Amino acid sequence: MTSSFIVAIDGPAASGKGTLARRLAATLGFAHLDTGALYRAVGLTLLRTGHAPDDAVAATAAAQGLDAATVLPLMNDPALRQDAVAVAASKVSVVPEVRAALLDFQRNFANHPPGGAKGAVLDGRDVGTVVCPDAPAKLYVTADVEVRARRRLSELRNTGAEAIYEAVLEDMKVRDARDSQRAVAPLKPAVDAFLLDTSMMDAEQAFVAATDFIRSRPAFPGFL
Ligand SMILES: Nc1ncnc2c1ncn2[C@@H]1O[C@H](COP(=O)(O)OP(=O)(O)OP(=O)(O)O)[C@@H](O)[C@H]1O
Ligand SMILES: Nc1ccn([C@@H]2O[C@H](COP(=O)(O)O)[C@@H](O)[C@H]2O)c(=O)n1
Repeated sequence: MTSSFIVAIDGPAASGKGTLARRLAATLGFAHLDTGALYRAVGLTLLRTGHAPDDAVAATAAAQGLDAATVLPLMNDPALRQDAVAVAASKVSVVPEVRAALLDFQRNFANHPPGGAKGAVLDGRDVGTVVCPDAPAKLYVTADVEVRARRRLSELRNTGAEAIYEAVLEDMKVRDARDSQRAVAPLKPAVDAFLLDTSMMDAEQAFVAATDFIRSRPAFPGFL
């Protein structure tokens, strides 16, 4: 059976979309897919096999080689969260063949959520615009780039990594530009997305605003 209970969440790095997506999925009893992890898995595969992240041929082969059996163990690999892997992910994600190779996996997850879940929450950059354009609830989560850089800085420092604010900010600006200026499936809000600017919100306030929006959608009767 195909599920139509899909929540699509997009937005730039460290806007809080993953935090929100995980909590919404837990609250709704839906499955959650962090689509960025798929691009990170491709980037990590290239780094581990000694390929440059902008090697489009190797990136395409790595993306085409990913399936549920290879992706799931990688999803729990702490290396996936490294900044070098985020940069590699953003480089492989400009390759149209890489995006095409990952599309079926994402759509299949959304339409047939695993574990008997009634619906799915997916977060990424193009979920509401390309992966699930018919999703009945779309959110675009954003925040000022300086706010996002401070969030990422504390996240990195909490893991014991040494990080400098100016470098994190610069990396974030470069990644934002690459993600929003690429030719295929650029980062942008879907025309029918609910815009959620979390610059002045904590995670709790963002969750309340998101649940208010989802509750207002006729396609989600009685879920919240
Ligand atoms: N509304 C918020 N206010 C303050 N901090 C937040 C908020 N939402 C999330 N955070 C924190 O900011 C950091 C980044 O959040 P999160 O990982 O959810 O962002 P993201 O958009 O999924 O990033 P990425 O695309 O890079 O994976 C985390 O440390 C998280 O705890
Ligand atoms: N739907 C998506 C999701 C991610 N990307 C690319 O992957 C990079 C890493 O994503 P995170 O969410 O883990 O930060 C991101 O910068 C994008 O380049 C994508 O293209 N589409």
